[in-house]
Parts: sequence; structure tokens; C-alpha cells
Amino acid sequence: MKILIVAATEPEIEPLLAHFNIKRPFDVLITGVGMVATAYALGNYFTLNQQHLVINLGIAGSFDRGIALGEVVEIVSDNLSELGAEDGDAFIAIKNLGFGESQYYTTASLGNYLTNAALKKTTAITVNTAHGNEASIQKVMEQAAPQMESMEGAAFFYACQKAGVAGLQIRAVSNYVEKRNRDNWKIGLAIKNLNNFAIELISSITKV
Ligand SMILES: O=C(O)c1cccc(C(=O)CC[C@H]2O[C@@H](n3cnc4c(=O)[nH]cnc43)[C@H](O)[C@@H]2O)c1
Repeated sequence: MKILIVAATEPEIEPLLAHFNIKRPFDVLITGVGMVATAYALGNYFTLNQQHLVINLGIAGSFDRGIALGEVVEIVSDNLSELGAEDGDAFIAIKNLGFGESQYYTTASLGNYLTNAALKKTTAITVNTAHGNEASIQKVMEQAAPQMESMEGAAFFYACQKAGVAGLQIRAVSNYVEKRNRDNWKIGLAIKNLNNFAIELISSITKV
């Protein structure tokens, strides 16, 4: 099975690369941060390569305080929450403008690859500007009620859907979405847990 691991930055998957440093049973695509970089990198990659399974690994912010810092989750639906138009205080999503879709979904089933996976299935939004302001957080909660936030996820699902490729999005919570406070972030813990899960998943698929 041909597997592609997609991450925004190399440090997010460094422990996975170190674990499989002798004979790596997957390809790697580092896209850069953000939805534009991700869409370009994947569109380009998919025109040149055939994959059976593509896995997006990364850290993320959580709106949901029921999800612990460092917890690994599967994102199953993801929304381009900024794509649309303002109408005074209201927001009109791109779909309601008649110009397309902002909601994208996983194109694979984690249970097909790891039988006892106990990850929460969550919803997310994908943004160009990470939320760090109480008023804008309140507004997006009312608009989209997301559990998680990243800067790439919906673009990843979009590219997988367009290419007809099975894609999973797995993220670990590095921070809660709140007024920006980097002292509260647990990036190291999130990367450790994310990579431990990825090693288990890839070992289960490839039996190495
Ligand atoms: O310093 C900041 O305020 C800051 C804000 C957002 C992200 C970063 C990063 O260094 C990580 C970039 C990477 O991580 C994902 N990520 C992690 N937490 C969040 C979040 O709360 N909102 C959106 N994205 C997040 C993101 O997918 C990036 O690829 C620093």
C-alpha cells in the first residue's frame, strides 16, 4: 500500500521520521503552513503520484475544553469558515452565496486501518488567521460551532476529494483557542502523542 504523510512543518512529524529512519514505509510531503500552501502542494503532488492512503498529521487548537491538551483526535469534517461575505454583523457562507462549498469531510475510515482506535471524531474549522481574540472566538462559535481549529485541514480534505484519494486527518491539541497566550501551549506534548499514534497506525497498516 502506498501511503503519503502530509504535514505543514517537519518538526510536527520529526519523531515519526526518526522512528522509521532506516526503511521508511511511506512518502512525505511537507506543505508549509496554511491552506494555500497545502492546496498547491497536494494538487501538484497528486498530478505526479498515485497514493492509496494520505494521512494529514499536525497540531491544532481546540475550542472544546472536554478535549485535553495533548489529546490526539480524528477530524472528520472541516469547514473553510472564513469563505464567504460579510453583511453588516452577519456572515454569508460561500454556499449561501451560490459559489460553492465550504464544508469538507474525511474520505477514509480510520477503523479500516486500525481496528481498536479510540480517538474522538471531531469537527474543525480551517483559518488563515488563528483565533486569539475573545469577540472573534465567540462569533465563530456561533457561526460554525467547531471543536477544533487548524490552518490546513479543510484544504487537505478538499484536495483528497478532488483527487479521489482516501485521506485521514489526525491532529493533537497543542492549545485551547483563547486570547493568545503562548505560555499555555503544549506543543511538545502534542507532537509526542501525535507521533506515537502515527507510529502505531503505520505499523498496523504496514506490519513493520
Ligand atoms: O503564535 C501563534 O499565535 C500561533 C498561532 C497559530 C499557530 C501557530 C503555530 O506555530 C503552529 C502552526 C501550525 O499549528 C496548527 N495550529 C496549532 N494551534 C492552532 C490554533 O489554535 N489555530 C490554528 N492553527 C493552529 C496550524 O495548523 C499550523 O500549521 C502559532
